[in-house]
Amino acid sequence: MRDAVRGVAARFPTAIVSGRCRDKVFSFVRLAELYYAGSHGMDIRGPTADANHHHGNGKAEAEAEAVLCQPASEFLPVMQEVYAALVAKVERAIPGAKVEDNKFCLSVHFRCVEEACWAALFEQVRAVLRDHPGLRLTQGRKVLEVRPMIRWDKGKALEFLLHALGFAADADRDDVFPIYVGDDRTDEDAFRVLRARGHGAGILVSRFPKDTSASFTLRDPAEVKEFLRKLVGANDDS
Ligand SMILES: O=P(O)(O)OC[C@H]1O[C@H](O[C@H]2O[C@H](CO)[C@@H](O)[C@H](O)[C@H]2O)[C@H](O)[C@@H](O)[C@@H]1O
Repeated sequence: MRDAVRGVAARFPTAIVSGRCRDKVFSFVRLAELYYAGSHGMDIRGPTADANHHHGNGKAEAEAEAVLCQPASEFLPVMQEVYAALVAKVERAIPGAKVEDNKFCLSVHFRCVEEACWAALFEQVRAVLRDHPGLRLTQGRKVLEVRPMIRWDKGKALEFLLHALGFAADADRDDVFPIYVGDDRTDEDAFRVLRARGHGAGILVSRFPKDTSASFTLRDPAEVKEFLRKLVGANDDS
């Protein structure tokens, strides 16, 4: 998959948009030429040259220069405080619970928690959040997510990236065709952006029929890889 993504990025501006924190996503993908939007799009970074060879600047400066958008930066101290509280009151108290620090959002995983304890876990998380009215709770697949209460999601991140790249909807050009591939409920915000734009394609990755705003589906990562390879091949032939 990494080679397929690298091939696409060599021809088209390419971004990875994820709920996980940006550094973690980068450690999985390790392609400096990509855009990365971590924390559900609340932490966007552009491509970087090899930070170790950055002219005159250190790695930290190169990294800071590459950051394009952090709309929830003021929430960082509160997210760290809530992370510590969730580890103490949920992860350490409920067997199987796992709290993941995704920088501008937090994930409370309950996949490995006995179903009989789910209600107690939800209540503990809600109790922690009662002291923090600036945060909201959403639910994913066997995971609760704590997020800043700002109007920002993967769809906003997609709009930001399109604008930053000069591909905004009002730009008078017909040589741009945004494609967004995703398998998570939170990817629906980005699919909706492409639908509203009336141009581009949202692609849901799922083996099963689902209610979605995507225009197409692929069944699994193997089909995504094949699609990315064909995308590059089609471009080579033109
Ligand atoms: O935005 P994505 O890149 O699709 O990330 C969504 C969430 O991915 C991770 O959770 C998922 O994988 C877990 C196993 O590693 C699984 O237990 C969970 O049900 C999945 O949703 C990640 O841990 C979350 O922080 C992301 O929000």
